[in-house]
Amino acid sequence: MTIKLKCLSHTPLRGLNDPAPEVIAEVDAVLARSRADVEAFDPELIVIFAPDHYNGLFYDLMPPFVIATAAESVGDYMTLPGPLSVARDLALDLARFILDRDVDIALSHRLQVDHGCTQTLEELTGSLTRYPVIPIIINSAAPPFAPYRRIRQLGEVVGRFIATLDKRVLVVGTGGLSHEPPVPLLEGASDAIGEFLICGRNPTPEARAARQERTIAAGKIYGTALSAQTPLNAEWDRAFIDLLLDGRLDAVDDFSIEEISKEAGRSTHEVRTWVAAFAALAAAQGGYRARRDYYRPINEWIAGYGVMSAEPR
Ligand SMILES: O=C(O)CCc1cccc(O)c1O
Ligand SMILES: [Fe+2]
Repeated sequence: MTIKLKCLSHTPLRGLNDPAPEVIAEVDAVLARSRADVEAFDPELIVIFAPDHYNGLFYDLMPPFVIATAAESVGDYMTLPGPLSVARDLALDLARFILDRDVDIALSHRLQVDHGCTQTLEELTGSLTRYPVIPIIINSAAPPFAPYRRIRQLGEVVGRFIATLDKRVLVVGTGGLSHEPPVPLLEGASDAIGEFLICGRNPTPEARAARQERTIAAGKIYGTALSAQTPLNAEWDRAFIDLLLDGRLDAVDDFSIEEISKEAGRSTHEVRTWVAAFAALAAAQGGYRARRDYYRPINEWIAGYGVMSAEPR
């Protein structure tokens, strides 16, 4: 087995509510380098830990995590629609492996995924079908959440599975860092929003367009006094990146979900995907060497925007 890791923020506002041209150019350059790394590594499998934003998963049956043997992109915002090339049999093997090692995971034989999974896949590989992929969705938007230590444990078990494969495997985490887009909460929601959060699958094109316009409008005022959303927290982001650089993964066991929501925004919990990815890498081969490729808080994109790479030491 050979293993590499990439963790990236995502933002559906890329191309829809852009920052200054210099910032776009920086991000384009770091994404181009990341994609070239992936092309050179030529993975035989990508395991992607991703969140969902009420596109595939709803409160009618909300799993803490789910592994997919087949997945289709809903094509929200500017993302590609259509099927992902999921490694079906390997995903099933992984599901069995995880369950056998005392971590419960839900299984989907037909999962809808959104920009939280597909944007990064496209940025890193150019399409949704370039390499065989196993999507593992970690609930990061719909409380209550499993604690961070549980995410670390999930990642470790996935890493132990990867270690049994005779393949080049790319582990990906996507989301974060600090941010709080206007994603509704069930607690205190109106009947209409509550209904959407419980069973809002396959919205009309009009509903999808309205959601996109709401997000763009939120991006235009994010980080100003006009915004009701928790602002970016670069200090929190830098400390989290340092924790990963130093290999102090057990520190996440002390993470308080409530505190992170308050200090850095509710969607910061998408960093759960980074925790799982780094834990997988650490468990697959012992220690790792990590690199911070990029960080910048970008209000226009509602994103503490970071990119990290890592590989075994
Ligand atoms: O759920 C939605 O439609 C909005 C999602 C969203 C918005 C801004 C930055 C993000 O990272 C993000 O995921
Ligand atoms: Fe997101």
